[in-house]
Amino acid sequence: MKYTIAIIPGDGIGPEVTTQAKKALDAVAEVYDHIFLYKEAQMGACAIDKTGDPLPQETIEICKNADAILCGAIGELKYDNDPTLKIRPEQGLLRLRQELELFCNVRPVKAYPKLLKNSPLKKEIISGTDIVIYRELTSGIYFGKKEISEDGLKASDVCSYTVDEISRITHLAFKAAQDRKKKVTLIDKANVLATSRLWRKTVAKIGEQYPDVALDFMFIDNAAMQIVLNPKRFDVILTENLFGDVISDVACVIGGSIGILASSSVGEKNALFEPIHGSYPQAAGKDIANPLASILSAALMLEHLGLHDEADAIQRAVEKSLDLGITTQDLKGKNQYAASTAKVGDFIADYIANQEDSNMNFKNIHMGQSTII
Ligand SMILES: NC(=O)c1ccc[n+]([C@@H]2O[C@H](COP(=O)([O-])OP(=O)(O)OC[C@H]3O[C@@H](n4cnc5c(N)ncnc54)[C@H](O)[C@@H]3O)[C@@H](O)[C@H]2O)c1
Ligand SMILES: CC(C)[C@H](C(=O)O)[C@@H](O)C(=O)O
Ligand SMILES: [Mg+2]
Repeated sequence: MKYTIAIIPGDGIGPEVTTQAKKALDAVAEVYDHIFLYKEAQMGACAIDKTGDPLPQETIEICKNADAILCGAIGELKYDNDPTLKIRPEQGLLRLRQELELFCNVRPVKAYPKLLKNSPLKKEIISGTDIVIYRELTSGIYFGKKEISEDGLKASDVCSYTVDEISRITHLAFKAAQDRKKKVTLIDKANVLATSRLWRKTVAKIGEQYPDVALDFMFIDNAAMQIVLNPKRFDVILTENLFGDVISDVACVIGGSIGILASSSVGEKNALFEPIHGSYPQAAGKDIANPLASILSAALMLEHLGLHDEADAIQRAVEKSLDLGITTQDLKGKNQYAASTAKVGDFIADYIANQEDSNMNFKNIHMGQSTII
C-alpha cells in the first residue's frame, strides 16, 4: 500500500530524531512492501526564520492532505529566554492542533523491565506500571482569551470548556479502558475550578454508559504525588489540556527517560504523532538525543493506519535495542558507553530489516562514534 506521511522535523533535536524514525519506516516499507511518500513541512522556529510564520499555510495543506503526520519537536532557546517576543514557535504547534481539531492526545507510559534501573523511583513501585493518559488538546486555558494590560502590570488567560469538548474525548477514554484494566481516573481541580466541576459532572454522566468501567476522581495536586508514589493504581487517566501536559512529564520518570515516550494526537479527519519531549535545544546537532520517542511515535502512527504487524516490528526492534543496551546516554550510567542517536536508529532499522533472520549477529552491530559520559 502507498501512504503519504507529512514529516515536520521542527527545531532542536527534532530533525535528528525524525530522521531515525524515517529509517525505521523505510525498513518497514521494504519488509512489508509498502510505499511511504514523505512530504516535509516546516513548523516552529525554523518556519519563522524562513517565512515569518511558525505555521505556514503550505504546512497546513501538506498535513491536511496526508494520511498521517509525524512531528519532531519545536522550540528554540532565543524564544524561551525572551518572553516579550510576540511570534513564537509553539504557536505553530498549537495552531496546527486546533486547525486539524486534534482533540484527543494519547500518551502511553510503561515501565519497560530493562529500564527499571533508569528511573529514580524504586523498582518495586514502578515495575508493572502501564498507564495511558488521555489529554484534551484543543481547548482549555491554552486556547482561551489572553490579555495583557497596556501598562504591562496585569495579564490573564481564560480557561473554558464545553460539554461537547469534554464528551468527545471522554467516550474515547472509556472505550480505551474497556480494552485495558477497565478503570478511568479523571484528574481535575473540582474543589476550585468551575471548568473542573463541568468535567466531573459530564464524565460521571457518560460513565453510566460504560458500567463495566470503574470511574474515580482525583485532584491534580494529589495526582502529581500519587503518580510517583503508586503509579500502578492508574489505568486510563483522563484530563484537561494543561493538567495533561504537566502530569505526562511527571509520569515520564516512570519510563526511565522522557526520550522514550511517544504520543498520538487524533481528530475526526487527521492524526499527528510526536514525542512527548520538546526540542531539547542543548543537545541539537550533537547526535546524543534519544530517538526512541520519535521511533515509537512512528509505531503508533502505523497502528493508527491499521498496520499492526508493522507497528509490532518496530516495537520488537526497540525492545531488542533496550535488551542489548544499544541506547543513548540518557539511559546509561556514568562511565558507560552510549550509542549515538544515529547508531540507535541504524540498529533499529537493521533489526526490522533482518529480524526474521535468526542468524543476524548482533555482535557485528557497529556502535560507531560512541559517547562516553
Ligand atoms: N511537542 C513539542 O514540540 C514540545 C514539547 C515540549 C517542549 N517543547 C519546546 O522545547 C523547548 C525545550 O523545552 P524543555 O527544555 O522544557 O523540554 P525538553 O523536553 O526539550 O527537554 C527537557 C529535558 O528532557 C530531556 N530530554 C528531552 N528530550 C530528550 C531526548 N530525546 N533524549 C534524551 N533526553 C531528552 C533532557 O534532559 C532535557 O534537558 C522549548 O522551546 C519548549 O517550548 C516542544
Ligand atoms: C510545546 C508546547 C506547546 C506543548 C504543550 O504544552 O502542549 C508541549 O509541552 C507538549 O507537551 O506537547
Ligand atoms: Mg509538554
